[in-house]
Amino acid sequence: MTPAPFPAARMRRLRRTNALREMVQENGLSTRDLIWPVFIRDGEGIEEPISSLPGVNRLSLDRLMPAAEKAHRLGIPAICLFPYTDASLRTETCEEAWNPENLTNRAIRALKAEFPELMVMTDIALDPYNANGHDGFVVNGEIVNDETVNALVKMGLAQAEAGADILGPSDMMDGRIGALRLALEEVGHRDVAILSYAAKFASAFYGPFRDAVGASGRLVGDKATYQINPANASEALACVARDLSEGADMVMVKPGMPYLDICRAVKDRFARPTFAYQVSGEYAMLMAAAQNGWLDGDKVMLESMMAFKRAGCDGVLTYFAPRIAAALHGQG
Ligand SMILES: NCc1[nH]cc(CCC(=O)O)c1CC(=O)O
Repeated sequence: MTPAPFPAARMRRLRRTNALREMVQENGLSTRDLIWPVFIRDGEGIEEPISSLPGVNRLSLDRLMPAAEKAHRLGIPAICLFPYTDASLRTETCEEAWNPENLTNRAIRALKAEFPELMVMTDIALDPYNANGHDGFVVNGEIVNDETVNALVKMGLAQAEAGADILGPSDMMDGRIGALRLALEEVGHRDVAILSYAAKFASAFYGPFRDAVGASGRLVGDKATYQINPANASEALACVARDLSEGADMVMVKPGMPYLDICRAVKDRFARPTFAYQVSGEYAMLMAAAQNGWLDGDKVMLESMMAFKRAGCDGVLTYFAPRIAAALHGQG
């Protein structure tokens, strides 16, 4: 549909007042769109800043609880846990990943006991527990697929057992969604949802996250043999199709802002719940510019969220979640 020629059509007529602009606004933003990723660590009374993620702290479990309560009260429906693991718990065999008493599993239980309505999401990958920082086992320099999938299933089952509502496999091994779904059915966890990191690219935007979980400097090589080449869109769509066919309930595109074309394509093609992860490097980029006075932090934060909505996303994992929720409640 082409608009009438000028002056019959004047696009500015509907931009004249705020009320008119709101009447014709195509997309909206709500706290319901947010998933808050949180870094947790052992100890007590700890809120440890992460220098490459200004405003984000690693929280001990006693500090996680009030933070989660506040997020919940602001209307954020879900929180996603990422553990910072001490060097002593990182091994080549990664047993800590499926220890029922590991930090993540203790956090899940504590959160579900206090705030049953707050959805708890987890990350499934071996990198927080791996001595070499990879998401899978490394054997003779190779990241081995099938052995890793077996370990990831154990890890996911332990999280489901602890009460996780949503499992988030972020490892990009082949066959992990099907294996996890089957195992969950077998043990009776029929209603645990899987939000697959389906279109996850081998991105340099994950840098600050690796600082946050203590993986920087540890990673030998890169993740290019399992994460998607940033040049490829068709391959990302094939990964999404595959994960949905194996039993993923929701899918994610990651990173977010540089990959909005993928978000749109995924939503159009599959019409399933589609999430984007505005990753650590995206957050760091906006925060750094805002701290320098080069950008208006609140405005670019909200504009970036609207861009995700416009691209078809049903929700966004973002470190800005509590700040966005506060802004939407007029407390920004
Ligand atoms: N499997 C680990 C994982 N889960 C989420 C992120 C990145 C999140 C971010 O950068 O905010 C990563 C890092 C990676 O793949 O190296």
